[in-house]
Amino acid sequence: MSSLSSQLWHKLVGMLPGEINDSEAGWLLSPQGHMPLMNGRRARIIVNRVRLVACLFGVLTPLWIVVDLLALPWRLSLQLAVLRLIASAAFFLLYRHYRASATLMQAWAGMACLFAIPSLFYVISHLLLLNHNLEGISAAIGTGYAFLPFVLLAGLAIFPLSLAECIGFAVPALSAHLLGGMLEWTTVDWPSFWGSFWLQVLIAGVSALACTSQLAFMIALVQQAVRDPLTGAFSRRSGEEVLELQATLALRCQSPLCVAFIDIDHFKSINDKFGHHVGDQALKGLAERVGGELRKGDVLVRWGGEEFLLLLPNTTSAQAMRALARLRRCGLGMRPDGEPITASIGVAEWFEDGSYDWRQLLKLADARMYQAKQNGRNRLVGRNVEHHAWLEEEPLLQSV
Ligand SMILES: Nc1nc2c(ncn2[C@@H]2O[C@H](COP(=O)(O)OP(=O)(O)OP(=O)(O)O)[C@@H](O)[C@H]2O)c(=O)[nH]1
Repeated sequence: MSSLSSQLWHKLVGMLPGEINDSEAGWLLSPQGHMPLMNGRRARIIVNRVRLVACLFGVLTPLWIVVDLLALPWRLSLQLAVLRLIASAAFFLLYRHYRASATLMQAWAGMACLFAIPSLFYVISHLLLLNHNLEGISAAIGTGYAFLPFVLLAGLAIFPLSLAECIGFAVPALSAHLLGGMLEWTTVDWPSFWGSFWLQVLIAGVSALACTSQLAFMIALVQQAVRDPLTGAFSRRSGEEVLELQATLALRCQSPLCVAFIDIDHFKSINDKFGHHVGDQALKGLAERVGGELRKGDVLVRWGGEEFLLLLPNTTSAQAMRALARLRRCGLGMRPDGEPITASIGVAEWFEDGSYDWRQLLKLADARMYQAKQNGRNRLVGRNVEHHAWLEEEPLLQSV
């Protein structure tokens, strides 16, 4: 990034809610790079809101038929009534079709349908109204139909979306307005048409601000909820969610998934000899060291007091052993008495170990970790290998 654009970026980031840090600010621009856990939670919120709005519109849309029947010519009001009933049925179908367990892709599809129904309604009702020369109260009621794109664009504001997603949803709504103008090309009052178009662009801008602010708060909340406050690693609850997600992905893509169960050796003695606070610092230091060695996509979870879980997606057990050997070279930190911190580690891989669910995979890694403890601690146990002398330069591998 050039220095000018970097300065501009920092100024912009400075205006964001304080809960968002520099590295997370890019997530407000596009959904690329959002962690799967975040996508899952966002999908749930989006689908819930799509269903809420679909239900509301499903009820409200046919109610206006009474007003049309009283104020508009018979034929036109009947045509509009049919259109309203179709739109209402489509809203209810949308409400019934989506479930909170949807993926982000399905949530986007739900939003697209929610926006497509009124956009189509707007264009068709516009065509019907064009064929009538309405006057007085009828003209006023007919003008009301022109406000639909404004309602749509303002409605965007209730969704937690990135800027790119907002643009993706606002452009079709703005296009519906443009299409409306082109349909009455010869008769349209162009200055007021462009005036109202400009107003819609402004509303879309304000909605985008509301969407990204919601997203910013959501990112901050998710980060707080998913992290263990002491070590910054994922909490156990969110770790379980990530595991479930990664297991589904591994199965779908037939890609390997490794887990390493890490238990610090003789951790109690640090607490007992030097106090709980020193123990806390040792845990924090270990999480920082392990975190610093991880690949993008790897996840460190604090599973319990001094137990950590390392999730290595797209990694075979041989690759996991190499990654853990790298960790070995870097060390896990020092105990206050000057001795290195060591750990007993059990490794299991989804396909090689024939797991049928993530709990079983975890159980296996846990059992191997216990085996490492029983065999003398400070070692790494995998399916067919035991790698001990954690701190030796060359690993010693042996069958178990
Ligand atoms: N400082 C600190 N200690 C914790 C925390 N959570 C758990 N512990 C301590 O971790 C220690 C775990 O002790 P043990 O389960 O006996 O394990 P260990 O001493 O590491 O022994 P081995 O695992 O058999 O090598 C206990 O003393 C817990 O109180 C924490 O958040 N901070």
